[in-house]
Formats: sequence, structure tokens, C-alpha cells
Amino acid sequence: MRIYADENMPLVQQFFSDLGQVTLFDGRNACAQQLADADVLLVRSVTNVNQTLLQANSTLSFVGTATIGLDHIDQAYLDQRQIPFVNAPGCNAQSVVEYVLSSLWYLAQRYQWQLSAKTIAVVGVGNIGSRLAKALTILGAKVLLCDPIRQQHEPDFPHTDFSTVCREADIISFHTPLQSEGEFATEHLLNAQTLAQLKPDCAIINAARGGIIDNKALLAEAESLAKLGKKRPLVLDVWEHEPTILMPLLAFADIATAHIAGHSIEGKARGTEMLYQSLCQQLNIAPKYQLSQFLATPAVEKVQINPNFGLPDVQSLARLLYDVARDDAIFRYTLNNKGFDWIRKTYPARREFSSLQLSGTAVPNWLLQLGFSLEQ
Ligand SMILES: NC(=O)C1=CN([C@@H]2O[C@H](COP(=O)(O)OP(=O)(O)OC[C@H]3O[C@@H](n4cnc5c(N)ncnc54)[C@H](O)[C@@H]3O)[C@@H](O)[C@H]2O)C=CC1
Ligand SMILES: O=C(O)C(=O)[C@H](O)COP(=O)(O)O
Repeated sequence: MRIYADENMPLVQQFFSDLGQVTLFDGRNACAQQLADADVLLVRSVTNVNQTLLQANSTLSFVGTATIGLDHIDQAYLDQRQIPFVNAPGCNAQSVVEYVLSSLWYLAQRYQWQLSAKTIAVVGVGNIGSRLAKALTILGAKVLLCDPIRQQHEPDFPHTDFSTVCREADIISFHTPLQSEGEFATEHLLNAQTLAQLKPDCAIINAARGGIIDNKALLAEAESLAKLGKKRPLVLDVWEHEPTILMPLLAFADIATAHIAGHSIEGKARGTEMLYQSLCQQLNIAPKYQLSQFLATPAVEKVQINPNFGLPDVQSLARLLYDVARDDAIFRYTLNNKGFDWIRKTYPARREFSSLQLSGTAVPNWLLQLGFSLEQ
């Protein structure tokens, strides 16, 4: 079996080499000839899987993307060719939540906010949004949930419509898929008109897909606000037209990163593991490997929690593992000379909260709900 995998898919040899011959390729620049004899294709978000890419291939029997986002996959085309397809729902949800929390703590310090005094809207309440909402509630924020699709299917879902979100939120964090058509389209959900409805100091966080925000409109608004001596707090992990971003927007972002919110060690590797499990299932064989066999011992493994540990201390604990300011600094320093994809390819290690084991007689339950582990 010939297995072609994106070169930025961690542990792919470890998981897949028993199943076939693994060939790595540059996901952003993949071409039809290169994949002509593939039986299995494993991609990340940067490979558009469509007729153009697969026109030279007549052997493909499995396509997997180690992502939750699907906007790079032409599913109708795969269906038409009857090629089984899977993604990796939830693989990197905790990683994105930790990115957003770190960004919020950064903004809280910079603008001297109390997060518990803020109304934070979570737009898109799926794997990421629902975990984030839970974490924000633990931190004492008032949370608005906006997800019209869930509202349609769950009568008790406490949906707040997007126009109310725009009027009432102090902070909006986007966690929807990029969808350009239909009743629930999200492309340019935030545009010149909806931006104008926001509170002037409402913070925006986008760690979903760049196209959910009209980047030109965002820039135009930021420039107008700057003329009045004002600034909207802004966190952008994703950008329209990656890897070629609207450079002037960078100056207005408090935190700017290279689509790495989901790139914790666990988040990326879980994606690979989920594709491995799906392929084993299709081949009707028992999986031989699990992620826990391959994860390295974390640099910081155990921390003692004392009874006086409280909510204000959680930011310091989280910082032992991740501080988004690190990734912002890398982005600003290297974007021009090394480029967007280099930053992603050489992304430094980041472990999730679960890698930290907490000991002591009084580890609060809410720390475990945030994702930290108890000492084993
Ligand atoms: N920056 C990064 O590294 C990452 C970005 N992502 C992006 O985040 C998105 C969300 O990820 P998950 O939570 O795992 O996906 P999910 O599929 O579990 O949840 C998405 C939610 O958005 C809701 N939704 C769809 N259209 C909506 C609309 N018009 N308004 C409000 N809600 C709407 C859906 O009903 C669903 O509940 C992904 O589609 C992906 O594009 C995901 C992982 C990492
Ligand atoms: O899961 C998704 O969707 C994401 O956006 C992931 O972070 C994808 O990461 P890459 O495939 O872009 O490395």
C-alpha cells in the first residue's frame, strides 16, 4: 500500500509504516503527478484535495485530514469517486482553548481587565467553543453562546444571535468552520457592517479560519480608529489568503501568529493517531499503536498545589506550559525573512495542560476541568 502523507504530520512513520510504504510530501505545493500512485492520502489544512489534485490518480482508497476544518476538501468530488474520507474532530480542541486562554490573559494584563467583569461571546460552540465556554465560566466571565445550528437541533441550547453578540460582547472569539454558502455561511461574518455594530473597544479573537473576518474591512476600521487615537484589542492566529497575509494588519494585532493555535504536540499528534485508527478500521485490522507510546516525557511534569492556590494563580501555572507572547514574537521577527510556512514547520514544542500532573491534598476540581491532570 502506498501512503502519501504531509511532511508536517508528526509520528506518521511510527503509526503508518507497518501498513505500507510512507512517502512524505510538501502539503502546500502538492501536485497531481506526485500523488498519481497513492492508495492512501493523509493531508493537513494546506492541501486542497479536489479534482485538480487527484486527476492523475485512479488508485486512491482512503483520504484523511488530520484537522477538524474541512474547507480544503472537496467532499462532493470524493463522494462522486466513492473514495472514503475522514477528518479528526476534536483532535486539537484543547490546544486551541489553551491558545485563546493565553491570549485573554495577555490582553487582560495589557489592558488591565478583570476577565470576570467581561462578557465574552463564543461564536461556534462545537468541540472548541464548548470547551472554551466551560473554561471561561470557570474563570468567572459572563459567556454568550452563538451557534444557530445547535439552536436548530437542541431546543434548550442557550443561543444568542450574532447581532446581539455584536452589540453586547466585550470580547468575541470565533470558532466556526469557514462556510461560504448557505443559511449559516460564516465567510466575512465579521465585515464592515457587523464591525460597525461592535462596541468600539470590543476585542476580537480569530483562531478559526481567516476568511471569517473580512481582513480588508478590519484593516480599514483599525486605520480609522487609529486616527481617533483608538484601538480595538485584536488576536489573529488565522488570516485571509494564508500564507500571503495582509501585512499592514499586523501592526494592529496585539497577538499575531501563524495558524498554530492547534499545534500543541498532543493536538497535532492526536490528529495522526485518529487517521491511523480510521484506516485500521477500514482495513479491518486492530490498531497496534497508541499516541501514549510515542509522547515524550514533558519538560515540566509535576507541580505541588497548596491550599492557598486560587483563580489568580492559574495563569502562572498555565505559563509553565505556554505563553502566546512567544509565538507572537516569533511571528513578528521571522515572518518577513523566513515566511509563514517556515514558522509553522519549525514550531517549537508546546505541551497541553494535561501533561502537567498536580499533586497536593487540595487540588481544586476546576483545575482538572480546565484540563490539568492529577498526579498518577
Ligand atoms: N487555528 C487553528 O489552529 C485551528 C482552527 N480550527 C478551526 O476552528 C473551527 C472549529 O473547530 P471545532 O470546534 O473543532 O469544530 P466543530 O465542528 O466541532 O464546531 C464548529 C461549530 O460551529 C458551529 N457553526 C457553524 N456555522 C455557524 C455559524 N454561522 N454561526 C455560529 N456557529 C456556527 C457548528 O454548529 C459547530 O457547533 C474549525 O472548523 C477550524 O476551521 C480548528 C482547529 C485548529
Ligand atoms: O484542525 C484544523 O482545522 C486546523 O486548523 C489545524 O490547526 C490544522 O493545522 P494545519 O493542518 O494547518 O497544520
